[in-house]
Amino acid sequence: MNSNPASGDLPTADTLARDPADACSTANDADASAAVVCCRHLSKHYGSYQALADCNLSVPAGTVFGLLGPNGAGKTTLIRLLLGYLSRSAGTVTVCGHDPAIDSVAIRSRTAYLPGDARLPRHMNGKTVLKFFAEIHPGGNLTRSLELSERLELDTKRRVGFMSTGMRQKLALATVLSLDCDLLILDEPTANLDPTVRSTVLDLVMEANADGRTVILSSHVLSEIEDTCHQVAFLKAGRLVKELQMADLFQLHRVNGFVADQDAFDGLKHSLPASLAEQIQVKPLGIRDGMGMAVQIDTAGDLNPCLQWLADRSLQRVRIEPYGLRNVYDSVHGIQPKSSTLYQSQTAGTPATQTAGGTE
Ligand SMILES: Nc1ncnc2c1ncn2[C@@H]1O[C@H](COP(=O)(O)OP(=O)(O)OP(=O)(O)O)[C@@H](O)[C@H]1O
Repeated sequence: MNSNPASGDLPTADTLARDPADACSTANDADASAAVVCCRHLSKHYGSYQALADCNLSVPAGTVFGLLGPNGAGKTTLIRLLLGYLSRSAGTVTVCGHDPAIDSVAIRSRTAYLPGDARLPRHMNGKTVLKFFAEIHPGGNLTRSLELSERLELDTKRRVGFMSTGMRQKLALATVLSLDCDLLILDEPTANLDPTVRSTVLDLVMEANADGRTVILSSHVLSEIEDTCHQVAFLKAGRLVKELQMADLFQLHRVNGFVADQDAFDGLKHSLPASLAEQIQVKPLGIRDGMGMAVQIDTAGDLNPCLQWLADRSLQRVRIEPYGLRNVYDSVHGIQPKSSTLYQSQTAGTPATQTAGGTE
């Protein structure tokens, strides 16, 4: 099992997160055969620059699979390798049972791909674009793409050249989401869209998944990944550093509160029963005010026994919230939580001192 590369902050999220190196490791088992995408040691370098290194990834059929990573992490490179738009430098990959280096046409006929920089013919109007793509893709369906345009409130009579950036994105989405396919690959599908349309697009993604399509969704918007995906992979500087099941993420919680002093903190820590030691992590935040010191408690798994333990503790001003994808993302990237924000939301104006090294 891979340890969290960036932080020990998560209680047992590491035990919940699968080691990327395990992906497709048993090519003959049922899970692996159900994978729509399977990469083993997949690598890509551009000249001497390593854009993707030793990527082991399995996307199970029927899932919405999120790809997360900062700019330049390698998400688009990975997607283009899957579709055969780029040739790999090392490793193996299959998509819908085909190797993109051998049969990318078979893959593309079963896949709908929205690139992050979708370019459409500027001289055509919207409807002509929809018709064009409906005719060239084996899963094309003009009626469906016109319906989708309506749901996205797009005027298909307008010429692409006269459309706004968001309108062109809607047109690309209506094209891609209408295709009858096994695998939908969406690279930042909600970029340039207003909040209402974003929400419609996420609904359409979930509808496509409910219709049986596997979806790979690359996005920088953590809430979108959290709301739509079953599983998420974190890419960092060309490496797949973590995978997480959303069902497991939703079992992670963070409790913030205050204890009177260091003795009370020590008492709190020592009162943790062995049965919860794997499930709960207690740490001081290094913040004090006139009434005590701030404590952070991360829990994994069933919250009920944790709450029972907490109920008998002398924790004050308690706040419980879902751990959330933001915290996982920050821990993967070694970003410290903003203690001042935590503190302000807890104490509403009481003066505090924060120390660099922990409790003092
Ligand atoms: N054709 C290319 N030649 C050289 N380097 C490239 C090329 N394409 C991408 N790169 C580099 O590879 C790295 C990964 O790029 P990629 O586009 O895959 O990142 P990304 O995760 O999709 O980023 P973003 O979120 O900004 O879209 C970047 O450092 C990028 O500059």
